[in-house]
Amino acid sequence: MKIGYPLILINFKAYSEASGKRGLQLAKVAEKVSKETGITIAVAPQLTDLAFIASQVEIPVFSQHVDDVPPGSYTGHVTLEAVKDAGAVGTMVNHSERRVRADQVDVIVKRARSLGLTTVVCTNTPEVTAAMAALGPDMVAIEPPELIGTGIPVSKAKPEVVTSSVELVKKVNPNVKVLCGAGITVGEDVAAALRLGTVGVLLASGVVKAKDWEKAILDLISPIIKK
Ligand SMILES: O=C[C@H](O)COP(=O)(O)O
Repeated sequence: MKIGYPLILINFKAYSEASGKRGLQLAKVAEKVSKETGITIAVAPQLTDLAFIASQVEIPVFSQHVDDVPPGSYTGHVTLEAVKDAGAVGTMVNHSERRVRADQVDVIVKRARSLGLTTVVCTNTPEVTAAMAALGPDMVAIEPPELIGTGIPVSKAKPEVVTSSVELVKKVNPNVKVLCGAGITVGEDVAAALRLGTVGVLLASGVVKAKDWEKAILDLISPIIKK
């Protein structure tokens, strides 16, 4: 499945609002809006729901995390192969709520590429973003941890973190696309993110915790539809 841009990637995290059947309902809402508007909306369900959700929707589904181990004797680990078998198109890795070491990111990015999986490496500063871009993932997602879950959008509160990341990535590896995340909630936040040079956003609470998921997603993408 080809991933289009701008990309809206909704991370379900470990929120109870998006667990099990509720996770499927949210993924279905994302799929409906995506089909009606032509905007690429991807989801990162909880790992326990990955295969179940990926089998039921036709939008890109990402894993929230993978481990750097190959298939084998690794109890409790999540392999890239298992994520691919589950129907995911790719994986996030190194989220600030699920950090892994840089050498592990390196292994994961290389193995994902050989398996045809798309990688989104999360980062916390422009410098770390540049370092991770050097590893050659498909995307990096810059997220200042202090803004995560606050509703204060990185694209408006810390635009310099986003622009510095975009500039550094251009120098280090211009093939790597940049997303930004943390506090992204409304269309204006997405528009600001795109103006700063990103190709999209990674968000969670603004949608997952919204009372009306469809309304929240439609609001998010409203500036892109109008273009
Ligand atoms: O993966 C998503 C990010 O951590 C942002 O979370 P948030 O949208 O709840 O601030």
